[in-house]
Amino acid sequence: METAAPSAVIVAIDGPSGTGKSSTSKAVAAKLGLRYLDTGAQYRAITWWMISNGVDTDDAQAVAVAAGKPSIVSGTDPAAPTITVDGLDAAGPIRTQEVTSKVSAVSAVPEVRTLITELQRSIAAEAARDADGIVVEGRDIGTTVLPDADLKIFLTASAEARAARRSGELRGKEAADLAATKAALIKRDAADSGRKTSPLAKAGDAVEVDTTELTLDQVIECVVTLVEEKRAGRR
Ligand SMILES: Nc1ncnc2c1ncn2[C@@H]1O[C@H](COP(=O)(O)OP(=O)(O)O)[C@@H](O)[C@H]1O
Ligand SMILES: Nc1ccn([C@@H]2O[C@H](COP(=O)(O)OP(=O)(O)O)[C@@H](O)[C@H]2O)c(=O)n1
Repeated sequence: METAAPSAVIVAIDGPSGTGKSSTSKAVAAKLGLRYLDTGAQYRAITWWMISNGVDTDDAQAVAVAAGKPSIVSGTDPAAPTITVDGLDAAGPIRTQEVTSKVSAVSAVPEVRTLITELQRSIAAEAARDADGIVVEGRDIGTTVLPDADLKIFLTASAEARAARRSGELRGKEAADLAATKAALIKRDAADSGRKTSPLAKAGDAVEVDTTELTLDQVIECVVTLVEEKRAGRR
């Protein structure tokens, strides 16, 4: 029988785009010696595969039929997270504007969610068994993927702050102005929150942290403290 390491801790971090999930989760996992899983990268990876293979991402049935074809593998070292699709490094291609604009449609398809959720649960189970635990970040981790997580965090921030953070990242690459970034972000949030299957939502037992006025270091510190309190309570 598979048993978790006695001290293993499972942390779920959810929230909309630009609230700081990836940066916070990676740093917290690195500080505490936990593994790290970016579930958004997995949805981006399957979207990239659909685009590369000529599947119309607005055709939910075509996406459902193809969903099982790509093999998506996530590396969970927080110092160097990786993502491959059919053995190809997908870290760069999954961050293009094209993938970003199509990922909400693909991730709303129930067959896609079933497959990716299974993958996420197996990665979390392995981290609980073979390591000290994992920080998993996404949209539905606390509500659906890992409802029994030891700690659930829901990050929020104003749309203005999130758009400013995102357009800061894009500058010099695919330069988008602040208003366009904000509009695209609000549109994606609405699609992610409004879908039928496993929408973006705060779990009833999640701790909400508004990051609008906090520095990244303050958010990391806050989450590290919450994880340490959780661990101490179980000793
Ligand atoms: N509290 C914060 N204050 C300022 N910038 C932040 C903060 N948290 C994250 N950032 C920056 O905002 C951008 C988006 O953060 P990221 O962690 O990718 O968010 P998410 O995973 O929620 O989309 C990154 O460039 C990151 O460095
Ligand atoms: N657990 C998750 C994670 C991401 N997603 C989808 O994947 C997209 C990309 O997620 P992401 O975390 O990479 O997005 P950003 O926060 O980086 O903008 C989201 O907009 C959702 O459509 C999801 O449906 N469920």
